[in-house]
Formats: sequence, structure tokens, C-alpha cells
Amino acid sequence: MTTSSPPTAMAERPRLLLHNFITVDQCKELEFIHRSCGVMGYRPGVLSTTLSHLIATNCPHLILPFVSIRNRIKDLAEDFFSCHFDLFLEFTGLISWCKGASIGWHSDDNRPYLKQRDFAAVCYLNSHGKDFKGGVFHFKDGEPASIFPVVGDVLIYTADSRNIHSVDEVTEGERLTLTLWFTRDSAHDEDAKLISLLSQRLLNNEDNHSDPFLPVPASDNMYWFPHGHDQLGFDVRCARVHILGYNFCSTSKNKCETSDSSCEELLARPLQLSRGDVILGEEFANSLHALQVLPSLL
Ligand SMILES: O=C(O)CCC(=O)C(=O)O
Ligand SMILES: [Fe+2]
Repeated sequence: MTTSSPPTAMAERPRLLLHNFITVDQCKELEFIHRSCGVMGYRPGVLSTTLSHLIATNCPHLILPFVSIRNRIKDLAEDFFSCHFDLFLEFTGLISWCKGASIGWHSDDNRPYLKQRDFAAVCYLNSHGKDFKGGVFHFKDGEPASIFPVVGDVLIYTADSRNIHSVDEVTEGERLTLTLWFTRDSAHDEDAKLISLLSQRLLNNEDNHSDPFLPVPASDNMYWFPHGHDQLGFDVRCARVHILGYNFCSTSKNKCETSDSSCEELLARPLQLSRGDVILGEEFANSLHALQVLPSLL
């Protein structure tokens, strides 16, 4: 089912909301990737997983679930905006908006370094009212005026001043999206950059023979989620594993230690998982590896 506006309104404010464009299973798969790999994002209270981050942390195989979804949304945007040329993906990222996150009125090309952005697509991977509260999307003018995110829905719009929009503060839970920007400018083609990163990584792996399937954590501060004042906050990896009912513990000491000063060191080393007093048998190369495997143990 499609929600769109009459032709004149459409020319003034080109935008489209499509329901059920991606399946709930696809949304869950992307959510799982984000839960195991997400790092601090581009705004306060926002976590993100970009494709270049997946390559840099040795997880290029996790790009596969994005491929068909990206292509379908690109075809949709080319059709809807009647492009007589191929668009390029400029950015692809899973973005979660935690409690307190919001964004005021803006267009998506509103900075000199964002001028290449022509179109935006936001896929909602979870639902307002069920998974989070707040986080409603609004267009400043025209219809539809407000969008209440529903899992599987996709919203596309031009990145220019015809589509000024905002997102209300998230007041509970975590709001998750797959956000894409498209450009006409081949100099900003994300795929060309990803291919170059992939080939560099292959060359490096040839040199150091590292295991091609084990994730490498990003630097610790990328996982540090500031919360409140006075250096308060938490490590996103610990938070994820806690939510699933587990703790990280050191393999050497067979002792759980997630909250002391050695936590950051522990998270980058081989470790095990515990649940209450019970230590699970599996050993993991590091915290990200555990987070990637944990859903299959549940
Ligand atoms: O997540 C959304 O609904 C829109 C986000 C947004 O406006 C942005 O990232 O620029
Ligand atoms: Fe935006």
C-alpha cells in the first residue's frame, strides 16, 4: 500500500511513504547486525553502524543483507523521482536513536559538505508505541505531515529545502532505522569507497594472515555512551550483553568483571560469557565476536 500526495503537491514536496517495503525478518537481521557492531553515531544519543565500519572492523560479510535492500530502494527512488540516470548511494547506515535523541527542523543537504545529497530514504526497523515512545517524524509543510514509524515502512524524500523535517525526542526505548542518502554525483559514490576499503583489507590480510571472519573492535571510545554529567556513561557492548541477560568474563581468571577499571581491556581480549553464576563453555576472540554469536546461543 502506498501513501502519496496529489500531483501538484507532489511537485512541491516530493515524498513517498511505502508500507511493508521490507520484511520483518530483514528488519530483525539488520537489527542484529547493529546490536553486535553499532558504535557512537553522529549526534548525541545516536549509535550507528556504517558499511565502512563493518569493513574496518573485519565484518565485510555482514554487508550482504544490505545489498538487495539497497538495490530495491535505489530502484524505487530512481522510479519515483523519474531519474533518467543511475543514482549513487552516498551513505548507508543503521542508526539507533536512544532515549533523549532528537533532531530539529532541517533539510538533509543543509551543510556545505552535504550538498551532494539529492534524495533520502529512511527504513523503519522497529515501531513507534511498541519498541519506543516519541521519535515521530514531521514534515514542516505539506502531507503527510507526521509519520509514526512502523517496522518495514520506507519513507523517501528529496534532500533539499522542499522537505524540511524533524524527529521528536525519543522518550522511551530505542528507535532503529536504516538510513540511505542518494547522490547524482559519482565522486560521492559510497560503493567505490567500499570497494577500495575491501581491497586494502584483503591486501593487509595477505600480509598478517589474520582470521578473515573474526571481528576487530573499533577503538574503545567509539563504544562509550555518555549519559548524564560527570563522565557518567556505559560501554555499549556491556549494555547489549546485559540486556540479553549475560555478562562478559575473562577466560584466564574465570571471573566476571564487567564494571571495574579493566573492563575495556577485557572487552578486546579472548573472553567467555556468564549468566548468573554459570560460565558458558564457549570462548570468543573478543566482545564483538561474543555479541555476534550470542543470538544463536539463546
Ligand atoms: O530517522 C528519521 O526518521 C529521520 C532522520 C533524519 O532526519 C536525519 O538523519 O537527517
Ligand atoms: Fe534528516
